Amino acid sequence: MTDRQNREGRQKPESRQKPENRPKPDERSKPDERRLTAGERNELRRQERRAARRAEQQGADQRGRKPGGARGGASGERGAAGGSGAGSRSGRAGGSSGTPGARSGDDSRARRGAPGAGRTAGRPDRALTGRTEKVSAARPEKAPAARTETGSPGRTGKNATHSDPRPKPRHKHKAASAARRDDGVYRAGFACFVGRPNAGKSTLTNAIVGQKIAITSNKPQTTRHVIRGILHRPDSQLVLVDTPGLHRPRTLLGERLNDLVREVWSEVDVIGVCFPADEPVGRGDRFISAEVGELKAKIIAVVTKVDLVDPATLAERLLQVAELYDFAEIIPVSAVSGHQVENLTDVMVRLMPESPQLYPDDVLTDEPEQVLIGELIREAALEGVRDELPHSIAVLVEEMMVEGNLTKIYADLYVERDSQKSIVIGTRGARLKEVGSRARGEIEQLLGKKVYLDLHVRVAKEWQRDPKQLRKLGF
Ligand SMILES: Nc1nc2c(ncn2[C@@H]2O[C@H](COP(=O)(O)OP(=O)(O)OP(=O)(O)O)[C@@H](O)[C@H]2O)c(=O)[nH]1
Repeated sequence: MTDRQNREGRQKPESRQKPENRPKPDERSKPDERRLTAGERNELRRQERRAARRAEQQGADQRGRKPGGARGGASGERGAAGGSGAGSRSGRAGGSSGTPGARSGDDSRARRGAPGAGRTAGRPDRALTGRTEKVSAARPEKAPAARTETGSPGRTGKNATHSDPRPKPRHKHKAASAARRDDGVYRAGFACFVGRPNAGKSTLTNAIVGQKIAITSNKPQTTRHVIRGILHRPDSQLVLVDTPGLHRPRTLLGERLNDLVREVWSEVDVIGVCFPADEPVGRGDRFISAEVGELKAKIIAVVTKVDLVDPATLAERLLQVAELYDFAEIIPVSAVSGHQVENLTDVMVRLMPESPQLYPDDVLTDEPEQVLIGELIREAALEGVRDELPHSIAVLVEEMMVEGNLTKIYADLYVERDSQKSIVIGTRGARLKEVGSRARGEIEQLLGKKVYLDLHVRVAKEWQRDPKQLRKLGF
């Protein structure tokens, strides 16, 4: 983090700027930059980044690699050409984005195979990095419906990945290297947790996958993206799809998220309905149980957060849940203490169909890295803000550049109103600085590299209701 976070550093050219996006005088902190207009500064930085990218690409070419091989980046021109949905910024962001050609074929085929993938495919292509490209290339080759028809010869398993020339993705699971048991039935499939907002779905998904792939917070409706986390076992593969909580939509964003949730529900093999142990079963729980009861998936109940209640309350909650619906199983768990998480995983695996492996052994998530990073920034920004502000925050990672062991990340944090912008920035930028350092720590953990994070707060008026803005933000 630098003092650039405390001011309106990276600006659109003045002619295209809305008044609220123009830097205030006190936000222009560097004396030497004060002589330049925001548009000039912006252009200067763009040129610097282009030069850095060119130099890097030349270095890669000289070492006989494909352009941008170290991080899979393409030239600015190619990136820009493939930056669909990126609107006016496609050119700029395309410079560091993945190779459009590499994604277009296989990835779209694979995306069709994963629940919720159709919708999230609307994410801007430019958001992909080299690493992401590797990871996303590993999406399942087959649609879930085709799994049972395919015999083992067609597996995308260990043998297949050995000869796979693609570089290995970095998100690795601790069980990934375990040898597969060839004597038993191999099971693989998709599962998701549903339930009211804040029921603990994302925390549980992370606990099962063994790494933080979904962000969590105590604010309802934190989850906005469909994130797939993959658990590898010698005899099975469990793909957990973390979805937003179903809620009464008040905005276009809310409607889109609900559609997305229903789409995932209709495609997964197992659904775990989550009931927080510390709250009585209510109307929302009844509604959700009735909705999922109509689906083809096997339905289990998961009573979450059992560490928060005494045995008597837990017993009462289990009874309430049992009366609600004829669940295949009812399992009390605590994602925080780990109580019964293994047992829950076993149950879900048992309910999976016989199937070839869906993802290569060492892929933990197929989520584009830039989306994960954006989510970590959003999670940090949610900390300590109240009222409606959490819903108004969105994050878009604009650029990522790898320089040796340092990854430079340029991200925009969107709010809906000027007043919200002041809250997010805080007095003399103190809050934004805090958000940046918290997010940076998490991102460094994810990437295993040092991170330079440049955060920039922008106002996108009423973005939750604006189809164009929603598209730009990846919804
Ligand atoms: N004590 C305790 N807290 C938990 C547990 N699981 C989740 N939480 C907390 O409950 C809050 C909500 O958890 P999330 O995992 O974000 O809930 P969610 O259902 O994904 O929420 P939405 O994204 O709003 O749908 C967070 O503050 C978690 O830390 C648990 O097992 N025990």
